[in-house]
Amino acid sequence: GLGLTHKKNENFGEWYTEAVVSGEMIEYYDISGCYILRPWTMTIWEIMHDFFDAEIKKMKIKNCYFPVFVSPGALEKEKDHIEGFAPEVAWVTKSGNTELEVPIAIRPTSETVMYPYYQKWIRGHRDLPLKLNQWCNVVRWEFSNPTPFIRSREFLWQEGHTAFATKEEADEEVLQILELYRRIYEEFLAIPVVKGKKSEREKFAGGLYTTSVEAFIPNTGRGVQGATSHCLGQNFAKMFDIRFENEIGERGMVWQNSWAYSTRTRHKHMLTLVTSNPNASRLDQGDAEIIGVMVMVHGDNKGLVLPPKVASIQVIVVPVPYKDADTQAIFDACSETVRMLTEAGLRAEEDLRDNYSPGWKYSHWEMKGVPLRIEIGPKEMANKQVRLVRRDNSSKMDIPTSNLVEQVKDVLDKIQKNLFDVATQKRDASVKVAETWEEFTLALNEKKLILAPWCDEMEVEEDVKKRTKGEMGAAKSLCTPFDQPELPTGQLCFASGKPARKWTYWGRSY
Ligand SMILES: O=C1CCCN[C@@H]1CCCn1cnc2cc(F)c(F)cc2c1=O
Ligand SMILES: [Mg+2]
Repeated sequence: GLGLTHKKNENFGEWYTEAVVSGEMIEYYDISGCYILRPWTMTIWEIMHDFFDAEIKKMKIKNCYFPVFVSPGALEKEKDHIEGFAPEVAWVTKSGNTELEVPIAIRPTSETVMYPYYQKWIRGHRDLPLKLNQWCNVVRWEFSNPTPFIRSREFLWQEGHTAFATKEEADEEVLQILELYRRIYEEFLAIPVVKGKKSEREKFAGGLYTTSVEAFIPNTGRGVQGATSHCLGQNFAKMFDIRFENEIGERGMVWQNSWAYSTRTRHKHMLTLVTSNPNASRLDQGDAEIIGVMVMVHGDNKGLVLPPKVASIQVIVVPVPYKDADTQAIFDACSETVRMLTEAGLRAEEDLRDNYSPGWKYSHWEMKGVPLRIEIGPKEMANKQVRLVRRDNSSKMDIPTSNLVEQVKDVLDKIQKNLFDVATQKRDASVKVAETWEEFTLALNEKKLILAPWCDEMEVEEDVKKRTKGEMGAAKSLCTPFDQPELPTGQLCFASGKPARKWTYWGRSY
C-alpha cells in the first residue's frame, strides 16, 4: 500500500528522504551530493522565481549571465577571500584525453567572475548604481564527514551583486532584498522566519555585515539560514579596485551588496551533525534550504504538504465510480470541474486513470502534498455537489457546484493561512529565553530556539561553540533579530557574565 514507512517524529532523516522521493520532488543521482530536481520541485522554484524576478525588476535590477568557468588568476585574485574555501572548488583539468594547459575552476559563487568587469564598467558616478543579478547553478565540492551527512554539491540560486556610490544606498537595498526573502518564506512557503543580523563569526567573512532570514525546524530543533543579504562595504572595491569619480572629481570606492537564496538541500538528514572542519559554519554563506525547509516544516506522516501558493497542482479531482452508476457522467463532471477551476486561474487536474482505485489515488496525491482534493461520486452527482478534502487538516466538506470556484478559492486561502499559523505557533512554542548558562544548556537539550542576552564578543561565541560541542553538533548564534526586546540595565551575558549588549537567537543548525 501507499503512504510513507518512516514517521516524522521517529526518524526525521529517513522520513525526509522518503517524503521528497515518494513525493516525486527529488531523485537521487549516481554522483554523491547531486540530485535531480523533478517537475514537482521545479514548479515551486519557478513560482518563487517569478515573484522575486518581478520584484527585483521593479528595483531596476537587471539580469545577466556570467560564465560558469573561472580562471585561476581571477579566482585567486585575493588570497584571503578564497583560502578558506579552496578545498571545495571544483576544477576542469582536461578535455578529452588532453590535459588543459591551465586548469579552469567551476564557479562556487561569482564575485571573482563579475567584479573584474565591475572594475572595467564603473568609471564615473553616472555608471552607478550598477545592479545585476543572475539565475544560475553553482558548484561547491564540499567534503563533510562522516559521509552520511552530505550537502548538495551543485545547486540553483540567484545571486545579486550591486554597487552604489554611497553606503546609505547599499544599506537600504540590503533590507529591501531581505524583505523580499521574508515574503518568499512567509507568503509563499508559509514558513515564519526571523529577520536579523549575523554575528561577526557567522557573517560572510569577505563582507561588512550579513543579514539573514532564519527559519527553525521544531522536530529537530535546528535553525536554518533561509537566505542572506550581505553588505560588502568597500572590501571588494578595494580587492578589485572598483572606484568612481564623483561629482567633485574625487575618486571614491563603491559600496557593494550581494544576496542569494538557493535550492541547496541536505541529504541523509542526520540528527547528529559531525564535521571535522571546526569553522565549517564560517564558510556557509548564501546557502539556503528553501526546498528542504518547506518539506521539513509542513510535511507529515502521509508525505508532503504543499502550500497552495507554490503547489504544482492545487486541486486534484478524483472520480468515485460506483458499480451501476453512470461512470461517464461522473468523469465528465470531473473534467468540467477542472475546466471551471482552470478558467478561474487555479492549477487543477483530474485523475481519471482507470487502473487505480479512488483509495489509491487519495494516498498518492496526499503523498505528493496536493492541498485540496475534490471527490465526485453518484451521491455528489445526485445532490449537485462535490466533496472537498483538505490536505492540511484532513477536514471534509460538501459544497454545492453552484459557487464552486469561489468556495475552492476561499478554502485554498484558508489552507495557506492555516499552514502559516500552525508553523508559527510551533516555532513560537520552540522559543525559550535563557539568561544563564544552565538555562541555555537545558533549552539546547530540549531542542529549543534560544533567545539569550549576549555581550556580543566573538571569543564568547567561540567559547559557546566549544562548550556545546558534542554528538548533536555545537550551538551557534543564528541571528540578532532586528526586533529587539527590551534589555534591562544590568542584564548579564548568558555565557560570559559580562554586561549584555543585545538579545540574540542561538541554537544548533544544519
Ligand atoms: O552568499 C552570498 C550571496 C551571493 C554571492 N556570494 C555571497 C557570499 C558567498 C560566500 N562563499 C561561500 N562559499 C564559497 C565557496 C567557494 F568555493 C569559494 F571559492 C567562495 C565561496 C564564497 O565566497
Ligand atoms: Mg559552504
